[in-house]
Amino acid sequence: MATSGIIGENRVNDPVTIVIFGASGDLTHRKLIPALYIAYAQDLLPEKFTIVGFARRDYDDETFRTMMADSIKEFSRLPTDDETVGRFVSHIRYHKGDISSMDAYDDLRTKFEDQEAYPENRLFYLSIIPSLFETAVRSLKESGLVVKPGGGPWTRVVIEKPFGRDLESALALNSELLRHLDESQVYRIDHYLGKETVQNILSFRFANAIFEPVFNRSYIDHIQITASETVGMEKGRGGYYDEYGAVRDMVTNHLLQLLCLVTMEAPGDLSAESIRNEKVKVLNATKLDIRKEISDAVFRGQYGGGTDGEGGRIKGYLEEDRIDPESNTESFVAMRLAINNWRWAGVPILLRTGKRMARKTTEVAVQFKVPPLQLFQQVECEDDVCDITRIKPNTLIFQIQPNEGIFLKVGTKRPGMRFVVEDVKMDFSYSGTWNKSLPEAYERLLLDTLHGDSTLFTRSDEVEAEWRVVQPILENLNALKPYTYPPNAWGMPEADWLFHGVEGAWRNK
Ligand SMILES: NC(=O)C1=CN([C@@H]2O[C@H](COP(=O)(O)OP(=O)(O)OC[C@H]3O[C@@H](n4cnc5c(N)ncnc54)[C@H](OP(=O)(O)O)[C@@H]3O)[C@@H](O)[C@H]2O)C=CC1
Ligand SMILES: O=C1O[C@H](COP(=O)(O)O)[C@@H](O)[C@H](O)[C@H]1O
Repeated sequence: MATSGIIGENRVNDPVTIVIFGASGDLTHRKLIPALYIAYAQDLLPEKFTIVGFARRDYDDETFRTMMADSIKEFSRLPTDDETVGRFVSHIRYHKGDISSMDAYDDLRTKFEDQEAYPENRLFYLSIIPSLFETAVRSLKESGLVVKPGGGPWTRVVIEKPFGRDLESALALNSELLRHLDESQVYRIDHYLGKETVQNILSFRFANAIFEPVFNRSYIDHIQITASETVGMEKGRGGYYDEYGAVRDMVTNHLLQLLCLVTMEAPGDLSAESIRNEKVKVLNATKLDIRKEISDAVFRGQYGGGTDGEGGRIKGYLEEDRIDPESNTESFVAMRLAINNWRWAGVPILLRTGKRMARKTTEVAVQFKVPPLQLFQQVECEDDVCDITRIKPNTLIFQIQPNEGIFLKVGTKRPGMRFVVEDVKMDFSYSGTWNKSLPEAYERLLLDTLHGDSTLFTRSDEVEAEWRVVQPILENLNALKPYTYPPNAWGMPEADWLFHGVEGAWRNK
């Protein structure tokens, strides 16, 4: 039984067959296979395991193995050696089939009769477009490839986000999943939860007694959560993205998960259920901070075209491949939320995420209130030009990526005759503390599924609560026409309005 997300580097003991649906796709070759390889190279996979790649393309075992070996060499986070890669890919097979055809499942079941080659514990990883989830799970059940838990060999199913398109479809998807599977068999993956720095939010808050007493409305002015990307529409993604957009692609999963971790109450223990119960409670208390109109609380944007500084042209969102030139889908969104509970009432929570922004960064910035008495003057210097300002508030920054770490901005006396204060950064950075590369999110999450630890996966009621938060946006898209923002910017100035009545502004760094 799973008791803790803190499994670390335990080897998986159960022999297992891992079936990856969508084996010829981008996620499989860039993330899943390299992550499994690293687990293998670190001796964390069981002695007996088989990986089956499932897709429609016409490969045989050998071609597929060669492709996967190439992917490992290209995308592995650690150096590879040919011998280990060769041994690893010898565990891989290819199964050609269409998810919508029962024959594909029947053929797989026939193969699985050879229990020596295909161990009976089974992990099905659905790395496919969301519209195929229900068909895949229903067919797996009907073909007898998954069985409800009951003490014998286990079956687990991993589902990639997005888990639906809105509240209604998320409810329908959950009910379909739970018609065929037990909740304990479903692993809804949100790769942000596999990031070391995201997990560290919980350790930082609840392993240290000094911060928790000030993590509330009495001391905190507001919280800003940013996930900005410099990329536009990556190759082959336009079709998917234009159908989903930034709210569904990033907010209903990654950003709301970050919000949960930084605002939830301490769980009674570290079991998956205790942590997820606390996340659901805080999500249920979270609402858009609408004063009069929804357009007070949400700003959507699309990047326009521009130049890249080297004479090249950057395409605007509406000019990208497989994007409807009249699309109303957002590539940027900023919103203001309120958490209606005792701890956070009145503390604005500001979220923003987008493509083609000025920098790739993901951070959670917790800004404290300004000191009650302005005893000192603050100095702020840039390029040797200094200004005198009001005392700045402290900010605690969880830097998720890049330059992973935790930083606290504090005012300190500037050396010299005058009694003035300047902001300095007290910092902890992973690279300066531990001289090793951080595990990729998928490495951790895949091992957790094999261990049966669902702590870092999203429960059905959590998913539903996430959709409830954004549902008013999805129902009012016409009132929230996207503004155009320039490429390589921090979004559009209109979104600054979200700071009304707040001591501060978006952190543009
Ligand atoms: N790529 C990424 O970085 C991320 C992806 N995700 C999620 O992961 C999932 C997969 O994404 P990604 O790999 O990018 O998608 P791709 O479009 O690259 O791959 C889709 C895969 O599904 C297979 N497929 C499609 N239809 C069928 C069918 N009827 N029967 C059998 N196989 C089928 C395709 O293979 P074939 O055509 O050979 O059948 C292909 O292998 C999605 O849910 C996405 O949202 C989540 C986070 C990041
Ligand atoms: O899930 C997704 O995440 C990526 C960003 O992930 P990160 O780990 O690089 O921050 C995003 O590009 C993509 O659109 C989305 O589907």
